[in-house]
Amino acid sequence: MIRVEDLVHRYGATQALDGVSLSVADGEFVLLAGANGSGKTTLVRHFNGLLPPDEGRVTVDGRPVDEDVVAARTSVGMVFQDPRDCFVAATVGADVAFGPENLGLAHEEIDRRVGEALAAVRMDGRRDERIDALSGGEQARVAIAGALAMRPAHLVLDEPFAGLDWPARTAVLDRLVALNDEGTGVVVVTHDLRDVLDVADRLVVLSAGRVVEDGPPESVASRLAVHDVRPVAADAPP
Ligand SMILES: Nc1ncnc2c1ncn2[C@@H]1O[C@H](COP(=O)(O)OP(=O)(O)OP(=O)(O)O)[C@@H](O)[C@H]1O
Repeated sequence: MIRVEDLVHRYGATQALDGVSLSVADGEFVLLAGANGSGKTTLVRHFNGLLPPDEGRVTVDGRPVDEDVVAARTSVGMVFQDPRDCFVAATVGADVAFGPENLGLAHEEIDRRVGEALAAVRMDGRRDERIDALSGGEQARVAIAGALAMRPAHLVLDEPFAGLDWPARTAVLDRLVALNDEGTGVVVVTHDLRDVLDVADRLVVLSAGRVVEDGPPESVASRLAVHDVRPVAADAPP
């Protein structure tokens, strides 16, 4: 369980989060939407201690994130907007192995986790390929595998569909749905709500650093225009 209570975050004079309270249960599939600059990225960066709260608190499974960042990062896997920001190695297998290696796991366990994570994103058998030779959709799936190799309870993805063509987007979404069916919680920050509304449990909308909607996707979606949110990004592929 990720629990955010009265969270305030400031960047200098900019108040990016203005008292956000939100809980994400294990196994939930949550969409986080909102206009540009509403605070979505800032909020999810608090889920695993990438940013410290100015006020309020964030706990994962009851433990304050800022007191046990390692536990939070093991429980909450983060995939950033540009998958290239996630990579630390040149080849697929070496990159996905990086997290488990840092946990100090035995070689056989690392190998098993890399195999499972790559299979979960349908990239098995491609460990030795160079990441920079992969398509954007394949890179997105390797970035997800890197997070999965830590066996997180929650997978948080910031704009996972940005820059992907429709088949690649569908492949990534299919993988997220399958992972969620197997029990992994999924939190997706997105400007593009096509298809995902049907698979999510909840749609949370931020506006000016506050939660302004939180409920079943079909009912919240009917009120998106009120918050200046379009269900499809202006630059999304058809
Ligand atoms: N590193 C930073 N330094 C200063 N201000 C920042 C920084 N990051 C974000 N902000 C500001 O904080 C506010 C919230 O930004 P944030 O990126 O969290 O919103 P967002 O909803 O994810 O936006 P977008 O949809 O455009 O990615 C914005 O006003 C933004 O300009």
